[in-house]
Amino acid sequence: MAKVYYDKDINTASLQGKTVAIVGYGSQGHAHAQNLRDSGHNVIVGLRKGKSFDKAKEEGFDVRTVGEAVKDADVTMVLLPDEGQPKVYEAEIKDNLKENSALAFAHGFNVHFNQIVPPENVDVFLVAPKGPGHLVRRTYQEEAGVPALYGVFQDVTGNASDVAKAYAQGIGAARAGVLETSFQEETETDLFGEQAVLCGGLTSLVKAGFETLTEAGYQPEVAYFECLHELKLIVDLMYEGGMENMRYSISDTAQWGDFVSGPRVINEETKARMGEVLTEIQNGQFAKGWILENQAGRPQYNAINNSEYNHPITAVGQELRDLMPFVQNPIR
Ligand SMILES: NC(=O)C1=CN([C@@H]2O[C@H](COP(=O)(O)OP(=O)(O)OC[C@H]3O[C@@H](n4cnc5c(N)ncnc54)[C@H](OP(=O)(O)O)[C@@H]3O)[C@@H](O)[C@H]2O)C=CC1
Ligand SMILES: CC(=O)[C@](C)(O)C(=O)O
Repeated sequence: MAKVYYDKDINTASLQGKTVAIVGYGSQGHAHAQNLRDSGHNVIVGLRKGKSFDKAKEEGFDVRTVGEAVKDADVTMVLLPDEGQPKVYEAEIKDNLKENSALAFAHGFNVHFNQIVPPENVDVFLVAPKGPGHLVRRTYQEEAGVPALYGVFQDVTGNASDVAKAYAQGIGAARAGVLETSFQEETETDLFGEQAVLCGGLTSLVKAGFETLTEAGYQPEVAYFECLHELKLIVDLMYEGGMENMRYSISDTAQWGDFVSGPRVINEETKARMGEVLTEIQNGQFAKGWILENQAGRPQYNAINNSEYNHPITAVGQELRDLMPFVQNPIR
């Protein structure tokens, strides 16, 4: 089994006394900044004027322009949208990086696909939480954490790996586990997971189930409870103890259905499609399409986003969640 690092394995001194510039204050940025600050590290934030700038100031951070923050940083963590990073890197980050400082990312996309080519006089590393930023913060506050991958692309100081692990510890990841990877492995597996299993796979599965039930005449509320709300409860059991833990808790009827019907829905044909998705990630076809979509102003992205928001499951879900005070408030 690969070496997984925990708090006891990591020397936090590798980051102590260093100034960390968090560039971006969104899902990941706000979590990294607040967790690192709570872990005793010196954090500044680099942003443009606007909503995030105001929010970061309200939350007590020393907020500067991106260039000004990078100039004083020993570690610059780029937590901008992937599609926006190259432009900001060229205009405000590249020429302000201190020699022997570190340039860091939470996803390897732009370095792996050569959209950002780092200078030769800085360390370059990755600390990629394996979970949404808002839960990186929420779990930290709950004395827990989200696991993270770390990787070193360039090590001019000889300390890149130690600084990366100390950074991962600072955001709480070492409470859950920190595992070494490469920019290629993190990029390709993260893109695959979010497309074919997690976000893309799950939303497609939930919508198909919801539509199958409602089109057969069942109540949308029943379909919502069965296909979306209960999904969390089932996955929670898998999160806590694997599939065997979930199967222990469900009925034998459900377990038999799991065994005989599940593979009729998700099967070797599905795996073949997954293989195609992975190949298009590995050969750069997905990355090229995403870069071109953004260069064109996101026409398809916006059209699909609007259509998805108008799916019948959205309205019934909002109505039911409003009546459940215990459901965590939406993150916006
Ligand atoms: N979302 C997630 O949970 C995960 C994300 N990642 C990675 O983390 C990185 C950040 O993603 P994410 O947190 O989702 O990003 P978000 O879209 O949530 O946040 C982006 C932040 O960048 C700021 N920003 C955007 N453009 C500029 C600019 N030109 N100059 C200065 N600031 C700017 C935004 O501020 P403004 O208010 O001004 O728009 C905002 O604060 C990405 O590489 C992503 O792949 C990795 C793991 C999980
Ligand atoms: C939360 C996470 O890790 C994702 C789905 O890969 C992302 O938001 O980029």
